[in-house]
Amino acid sequence: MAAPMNRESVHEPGAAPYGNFPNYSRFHPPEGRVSLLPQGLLGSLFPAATRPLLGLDVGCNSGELSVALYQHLLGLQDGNSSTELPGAGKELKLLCCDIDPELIQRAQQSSPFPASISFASLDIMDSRAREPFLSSYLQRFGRSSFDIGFCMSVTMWIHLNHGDRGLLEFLALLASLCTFLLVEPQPWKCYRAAARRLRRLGRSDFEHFRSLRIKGDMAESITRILTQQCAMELVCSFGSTSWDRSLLLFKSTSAQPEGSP
Ligand SMILES: C[S@@+](CC[C@H](N)C(=O)[O-])C[C@H]1O[C@@H](n2cnc3c(N)ncnc32)[C@H](O)[C@@H]1O
Repeated sequence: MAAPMNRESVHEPGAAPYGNFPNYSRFHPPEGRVSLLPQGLLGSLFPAATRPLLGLDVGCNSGELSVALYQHLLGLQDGNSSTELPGAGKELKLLCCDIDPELIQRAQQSSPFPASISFASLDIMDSRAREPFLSSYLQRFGRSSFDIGFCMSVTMWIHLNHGDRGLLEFLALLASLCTFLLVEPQPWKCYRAAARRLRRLGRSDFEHFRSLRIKGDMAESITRILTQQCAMELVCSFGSTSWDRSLLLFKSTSAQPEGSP
């Protein structure tokens, strides 16, 4: 599925208008995030649900964090982490998407778990592309929603490129698609740094940067939106990464887990 984007801007060094940095995981290593998540998390969130559980990773970049999450959640240790274990695919399937087709191609080429983790190029904000794509994936499992969604360091890029309305729409979408949702929001200082980076490249500001009214404590704002407008509750905050981002786990207050007996 082709993602509409300006290839020229992406190839300019330093310019990554969607946060589509080619080596993102080198700067923010997956271990800094996954190590905050308790071992056995899936078992405690879904004690009785039918397997496989379905996960959706939005804005997966070149897939390093998706693979690390998969390994961590399934307790795959270093010794067996690079092989596809027959039981693992029955436990969890991950659908990972990103707006940048080149990052997705890299993710596909290097994935150690091709039978369990699918990578696809998709602009999650493009409803015409998104809806048939997500429903056809879910239908393969006879499902209408995901058990768990991951939205890791993505909210700022949606917010900068689609404004307050886009952020609200995005969070409502994730809340409607996922029973649990793990969010790593970027703090406001990252917005300023992203805008500065663009200016240094002599480019005009993000279209929406100056008109954003949702600003300040972004973890608090995102929690407020999800809990007050999107029928979710905050289950847990897993603390902050060394680069000052919190990992927040939400649960839908309306969805009935589909896999439960
Ligand atoms: C900063 S990276 C985070 C990567 C990964 N989630 C992590 O935390 O390591 C943000 C990613 O979101 C993707 N992204 C931004 N807007 C998107 C959209 N509308 N649809 C899908 N992906 C998007 C970017 O291409 C980029 O790879």
